[in-house]
Amino acid sequence: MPEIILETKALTKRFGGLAAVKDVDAKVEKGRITAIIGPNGAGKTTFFNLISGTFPSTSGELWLEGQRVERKRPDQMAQLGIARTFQTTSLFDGATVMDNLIVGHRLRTSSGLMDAIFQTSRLKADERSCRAKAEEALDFVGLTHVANRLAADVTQEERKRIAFALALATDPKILLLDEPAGGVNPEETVGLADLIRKISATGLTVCLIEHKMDMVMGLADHIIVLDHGEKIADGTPAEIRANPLVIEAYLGAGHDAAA
Ligand SMILES: Nc1ncnc2c1ncn2[C@@H]1O[C@H](COP(=O)(O)OP(=O)(O)OP(=O)(O)O)[C@@H](O)[C@H]1O
Repeated sequence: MPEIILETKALTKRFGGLAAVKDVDAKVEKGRITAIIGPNGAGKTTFFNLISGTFPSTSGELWLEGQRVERKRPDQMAQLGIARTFQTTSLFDGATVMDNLIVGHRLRTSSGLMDAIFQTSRLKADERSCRAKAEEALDFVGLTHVANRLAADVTQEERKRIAFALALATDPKILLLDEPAGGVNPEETVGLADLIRKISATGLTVCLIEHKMDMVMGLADHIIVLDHGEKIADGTPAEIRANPLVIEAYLGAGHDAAA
């Protein structure tokens, strides 16, 4: 049996009268790729927000490596090894890709925002090792050739790779990717899937939200399906593809995700 790194038990988040996530029991296996799928508004991003501590849950339990963590703040969850990317990546467009990584790395690790902005002596002293880390991260995500380009001038696919590099800079245990292939073309989607496989091959646990079903089915070891905040299925890609509830709610004809 694979080791479970993260588990939710009846995890629930209400916004007023709406249960965006409702009684979700889910398990994430260590070192594997888990995909969260479901129609628009199913609660996928809210589920990520609960796991990363962005929102406190209304009720239920969240366990990370055997520890109850549902009351932790985002910075505490980051310390415990949860890193995430967002649907859109905010970068300093007037700075180079390399500088974005150096500053982003500082923001996500020991020095605070003020250090990063005002270039304190602590930051300057660390800058060389930061630069080395940034170079290493850029090389890993295949972006060495754009290191000196302004962030404003990179493609959407390169922005996605930069987001991965920023998240990896914290040496996380679990990487949460929110629509890692959103807004990129089919060829670039294949390239990003390869990068996610490469990240997974280092032993990192990856969770992703994605609407592109070809990518999800080819990439995920395990899929969790949400609909109206509830988990309606989980299993291997083959099991999910054949599940009547999932076909009805999401994969069937007439739904965008069928493509
Ligand atoms: N901060 C919030 N305040 C109030 N309602 C919210 C908030 N965040 C999400 N919701 C609601 O919770 C439900 C689930 O939204 P969520 O963004 O988690 O879905 P999703 O599955 O990620 O959708 P999509 O695929 O469109 O990104 C929606 O009805 C949404 O309007």
